[in-house]
Amino acid sequence: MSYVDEVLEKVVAKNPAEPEFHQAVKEVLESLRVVVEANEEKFRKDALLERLVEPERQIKFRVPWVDDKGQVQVNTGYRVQFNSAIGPYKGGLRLHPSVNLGIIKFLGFEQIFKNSLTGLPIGGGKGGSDFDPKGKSDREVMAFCQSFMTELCKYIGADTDVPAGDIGTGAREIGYMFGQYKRIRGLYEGVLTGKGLSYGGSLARTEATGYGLLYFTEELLKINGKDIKGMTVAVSGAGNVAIYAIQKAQQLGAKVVTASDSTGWVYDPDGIDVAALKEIKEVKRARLTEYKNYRPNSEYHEGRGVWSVKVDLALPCATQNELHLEDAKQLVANGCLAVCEGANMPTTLEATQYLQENGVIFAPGKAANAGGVATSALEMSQNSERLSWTFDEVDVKLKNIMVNICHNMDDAAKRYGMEGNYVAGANIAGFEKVVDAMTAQGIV
Ligand SMILES: NC(=O)C1=CN([C@@H]2O[C@H](COP(=O)(O)OP(=O)(O)OC[C@H]3O[C@@H](n4cnc5c(N)ncnc54)[C@H](OP(=O)(O)O)[C@@H]3O)[C@@H](O)[C@H]2O)C=CC1
Ligand SMILES: O=C(O)CCC(=O)C(=O)O
Repeated sequence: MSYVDEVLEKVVAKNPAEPEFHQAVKEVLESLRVVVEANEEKFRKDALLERLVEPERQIKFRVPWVDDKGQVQVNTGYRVQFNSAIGPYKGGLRLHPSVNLGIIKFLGFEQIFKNSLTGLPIGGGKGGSDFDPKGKSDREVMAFCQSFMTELCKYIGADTDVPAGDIGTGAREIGYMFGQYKRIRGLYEGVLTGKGLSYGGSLARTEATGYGLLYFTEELLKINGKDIKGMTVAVSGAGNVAIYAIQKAQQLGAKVVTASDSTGWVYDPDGIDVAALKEIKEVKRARLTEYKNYRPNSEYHEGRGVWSVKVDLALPCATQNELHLEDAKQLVANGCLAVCEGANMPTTLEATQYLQENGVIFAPGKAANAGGVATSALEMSQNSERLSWTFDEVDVKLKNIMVNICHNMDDAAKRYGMEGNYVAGANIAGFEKVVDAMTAQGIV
């Protein structure tokens, strides 16, 4: 049996009931086959792949807090510190009722390669909790965040592990967590990113993942002889990534006609109104059903459906496994040219394969959405030098990073005879730096 197949089998046997983690590992190891085969004897002797798929540390803890009725609630907190070969652990905190260890591990694993692709010195980690901020008062969210950080603060620090936002964790939650960290540890340091501008945040971090996705997509289309200007685009999600992806796509001359949330989706033939979306989601924290009040010409539909719309470009920006095989078939039938992932692993393995086999340009999230974590690393740099850069300074750096990721991914695929296979290109380019650092640092 090949070394890759052997490790894939071990991962499933050793981590039962973690399908998302299996999926993420399978996608990466399958595309590393060619690299691993060229070094099989050494990698096997060093147990390189076994070490790569085993987190350096996983922390699971109780998070008790008191709700507005005086009732004690108990959630589970996680931080998976996956790989620190190239820098301190870095990755967001997800607050969503679906969170479990397997989901945090898949996200932490993806983060290793994504962070490597940025070219910046950050290792891979991820955390979160099964707490649901939806429908909670600000006081309840604060109570949860303070309790969560009371435990988490023992394991993180500006030079060891620097969490940030993800689904359900935005500026409000980061603020409460930062306050509690400072209070307990007595340190005013860049221990979290995505902070408010008044206490060490970076300009352009809020916009970074969505803007970065579009800088990357524009470049990838250019490499393939296409222009984003004039394209019709479907976006899923209506959160941080989706909102700023829509905004930048429109600035680049495309028309985005959809957005979605966990209960339904909107189709706006005149192009999504970003100001309305921000008001509904960022200010009111309301459902997309409200969108029609701002745009009477639009349609609201319950359930899923954004991938049924005829578009040139699809940008999944909500959550994992939200674009299935049937969706991929529909996109292909409608003549879609490219799918670039704003979310983490939003496309199932079967859907990815179908898109690639049918000539759709497909870019994986670990490359396409790396602008968020890259800008977080820029926030860490600003915190270290106790300076704040202007919006344009950060934005220019972000754009350069995304353009570089795009070319490094493209070049890596070509080097291994897989031109146009950007899943392989991103995985190989991300892996090369990590494996080099792991090898140099000995058996740890
Ligand atoms: N924020 C960042 O910097 C980065 C985020 N990502 C990834 O991008 C994706 C979106 O994150 P972000 O925008 O920050 O998160 P937000 O919480 O801001 O928004 C998430 C959006 O997706 C919808 N959503 C969440 N879960 C589900 C679900 N199970 N089914 C359907 N819709 C769902 C939410 O709907 P509702 O409004 O109803 O809650 C919301 O519209 C995630 O995969 C995240 O890991 C990747 C890189 C960086
Ligand atoms: O900004 C960060 O540190 C993390 C962003 C994130 O969670 C991600 O890239 O998925």
